[in-house]
Amino acid sequence: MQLHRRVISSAAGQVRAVDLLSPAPVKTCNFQSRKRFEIMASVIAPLPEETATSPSFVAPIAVTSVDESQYKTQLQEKIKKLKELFCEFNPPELEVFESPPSHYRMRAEFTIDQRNGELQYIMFDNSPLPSPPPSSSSPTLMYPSGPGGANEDAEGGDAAASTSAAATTAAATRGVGVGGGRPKGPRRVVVEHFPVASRQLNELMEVVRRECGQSPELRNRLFQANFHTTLSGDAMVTLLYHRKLGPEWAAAAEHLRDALAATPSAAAAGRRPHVIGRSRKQKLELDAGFVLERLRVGGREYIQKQAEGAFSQPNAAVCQHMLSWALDVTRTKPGAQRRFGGEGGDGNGSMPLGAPTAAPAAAAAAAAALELGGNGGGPDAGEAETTEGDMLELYCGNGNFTVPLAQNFRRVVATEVSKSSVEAARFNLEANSVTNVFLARMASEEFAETMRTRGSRRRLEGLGPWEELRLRTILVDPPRAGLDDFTVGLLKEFDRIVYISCNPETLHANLRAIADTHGIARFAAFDQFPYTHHLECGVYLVRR
Ligand SMILES: C[S@@+](CC[C@H](N)C(=O)[O-])C[C@H]1O[C@@H](n2cnc3c(N)ncnc32)[C@H](O)[C@@H]1O
Repeated sequence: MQLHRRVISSAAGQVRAVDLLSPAPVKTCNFQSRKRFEIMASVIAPLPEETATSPSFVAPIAVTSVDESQYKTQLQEKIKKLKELFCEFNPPELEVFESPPSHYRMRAEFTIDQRNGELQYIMFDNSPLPSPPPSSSSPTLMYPSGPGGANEDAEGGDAAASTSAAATTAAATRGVGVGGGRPKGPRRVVVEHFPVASRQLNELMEVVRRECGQSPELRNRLFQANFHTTLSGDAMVTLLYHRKLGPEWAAAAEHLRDALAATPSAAAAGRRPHVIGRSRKQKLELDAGFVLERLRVGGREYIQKQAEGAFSQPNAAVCQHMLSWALDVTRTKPGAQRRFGGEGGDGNGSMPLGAPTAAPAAAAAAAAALELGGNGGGPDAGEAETTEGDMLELYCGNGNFTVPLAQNFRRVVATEVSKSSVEAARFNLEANSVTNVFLARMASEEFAETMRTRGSRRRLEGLGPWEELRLRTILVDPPRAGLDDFTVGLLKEFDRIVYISCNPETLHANLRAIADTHGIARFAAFDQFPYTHHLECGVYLVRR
């Protein structure tokens, strides 16, 4: 299921699938299995009706080349559209954060094609409009059906999901769908080089193609290759097979690791990329199932574990901008950024912070692995003008926002549904010496309902009484489907809202529901997905 492409909503036992590129419902069916219905309804929020009437943000921008000189032009188009869409909220000046014009994606996933004897990387282009036929010498840019490629599907934690539509790709294009009319179904694109991806990712692609091509053990029934790189130089490659993997495969993969370690980026970083083999009900890790990223936010470096198959922000450079922006908007004392009146009042309870932990083992190990120095002592809240009270964060993933923002709050309560992301978040809190976060593995809908009723759950043990929390700020960073009605209702209970969104349409619809109580105080666009029509947004709202 491509969650970034389809939104499924539930009503009276029905499940409605909606193509985000065409807001009309495309499929409605009754699910016999209540269990399946509940799972779908719990992980996917409804598409608000307003989307169909909003100015379209889904028409692709007419950029068909990766010519870097086009970058600013296409970004301006997106910015223009974004401003039009949000003008009804009378937002302040838009803060725009650009991407590097090439080599910005840290991860990519390819189907492997071996039909012609040689190993080829394939992506599938589901773009709504055909790109002009490329000449063999001029690489073209495909409109992706989603901003992140298959890894966005991994929000549900299924790394072995089949490769989704092509992400932004500058590919030498051959085969089905090139030239002439557009055939039905996704267009198959052979990817020789991938200049939107990091340089290290391109180096790894080259070696995997060569080594797997030469090794029957690595090649046999290989159907997909996923690459994940970082700014730190740490990297991992996941090879997916239609067969059981044994010790022979592990030996061949060790040889592959040697070759990957000899690539320029890995050698310069002194790091040996990890190789992971996956097949049905099987996962072999050489020697880890994650990478350690190093992000610079607000003048400080943070370590971030990114687990294989779990969500991580694809554009690391832009991610750093997003985090610095969110750190900034939540740093200021209440009122300083308020354009609207109505201070919500101070909380009068108190929740004692947990005792500071001594330098934890994970932190020491991670810092040593990345040769970090000088900032292992944890955030110094005394230096910042901190926002009073506590923050609730929904959809926290691996703690990407949680870790740097915790310094701005007395306490943070964070929830996330994916098991591997929660595990990574726990690691990241410890590795960065953050001790004032309560983290629960829960669906946001379940948390919202529990909070509304001031109820209890086993997974909330240790949180303490609701009355003792001073939750004044909420940060949400939902999937493309946006927030469900229940969570939108929850937003209204907060004085300050930070809403990070990779889908301006659903963000816009959700904001309409709270526009009477909250106004936009800061508004930002982060160009995570250059050369596509997708745009990441950040909105900081305060109570009127
Ligand atoms: C766009 S990602 C953001 C993650 C994180 N904030 C970051 O910056 O990396 C959305 C996250 O929401 C999680 N998620 C999806 N549906 C959820 C739900 N119903 N309840 C809680 N988390 C959910 C996904 O696993 C994913 O980690």
